[in-house]
Amino acid sequence: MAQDIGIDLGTANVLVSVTGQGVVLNEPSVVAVDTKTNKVLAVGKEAYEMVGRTPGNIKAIRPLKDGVISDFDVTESMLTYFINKLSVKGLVSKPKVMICAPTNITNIERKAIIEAAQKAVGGEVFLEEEPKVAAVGAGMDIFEPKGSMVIDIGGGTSDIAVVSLGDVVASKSLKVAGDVMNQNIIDFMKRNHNIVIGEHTAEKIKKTIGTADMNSDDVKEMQVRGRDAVSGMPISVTINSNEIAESLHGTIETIISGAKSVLETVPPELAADIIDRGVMLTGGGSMLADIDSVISDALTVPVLISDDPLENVAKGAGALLDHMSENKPKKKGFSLFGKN
Ligand SMILES: Nc1ncnc2c1ncn2[C@@H]1O[C@H](COP(=O)(O)OP(=O)(O)OP(=O)(O)O)[C@@H](O)[C@H]1O
Repeated sequence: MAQDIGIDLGTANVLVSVTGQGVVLNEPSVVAVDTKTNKVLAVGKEAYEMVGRTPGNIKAIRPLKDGVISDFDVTESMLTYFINKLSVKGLVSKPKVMICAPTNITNIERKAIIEAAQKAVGGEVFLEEEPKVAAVGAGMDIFEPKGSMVIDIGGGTSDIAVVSLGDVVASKSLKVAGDVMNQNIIDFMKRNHNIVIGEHTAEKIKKTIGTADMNSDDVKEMQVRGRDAVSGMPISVTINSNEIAESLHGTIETIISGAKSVLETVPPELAADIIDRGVMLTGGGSMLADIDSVISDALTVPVLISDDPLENVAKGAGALLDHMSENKPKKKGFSLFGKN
């Protein structure tokens, strides 16, 4: 049996699933490049450790920053490196590959991703829409004639979609997600505590005491080290979770208004389904504490967080590939776009 491959080409993480094995690779979407020679020095976890710590001639690049492919050559090298790591190239039967990329990539980028995957694996390559695949990975039956709503909060983008009969009925992709939350924290710390912190520290703060709830009674504290913005010397300050909620407020509001605008455009029957079935949150950003209750209060619908939010897209891609391999007659509305 061919081992088909599902790839979540995310702006923060790349995950790869193989049929029958589940998720086999999960690494940050980071590449370290020597700027003098343009040589790739490290990819994934090893390159991530270099972020903010590299000497002048080494640059740790996030080639998919802000939900778009900002550096295509580096994206291609990264994809090739990860696929080669799986050593699937020598398989007798060529695998099918399903890649989920940011929703707002151009046709040229779409084609180039397909070519990069074909070069690395040699099989048939499909591109799919991220929120739809995330919904499948979260266990939703998207082929039913019922509305399912998913909000996939990743690193670079928050993708909001209502899916019915296997197709996206209404959607919106916002360039506001986990990376912007980190930047909100960096800006807040500088503005309110005169302390300069890096991306890694902001990420740690978000995961340790971050919350979407500005009115939480459960106030947590954390000590943060960084550089004094005035003297340039290392300093340490204590911050609390209410402050982080305040810094993230604008970003959470943007995601909520995006979700409201999607809900406003769906036919009333589908909107009624969503009131019954609720909204599914997927992606790493949905692990921010209290984000489910804050979104639920704002949309006045139930909100659920999927199991393993970081793995939904990779698992969903695997499930859709299984669906294709089983050779079942295609259910109405099951369409794959971007097949080369
Ligand atoms: N416990 C947590 N609390 C808040 N945010 C978190 C948590 N764990 C992970 N994240 C955030 O989740 C984001 C990564 O999520 P994910 O891997 O789903 O994104 P991606 O698929 O790479 O990005 P995109 O969907 O934009 O392409 C990062 O911004 C990370 O900081």
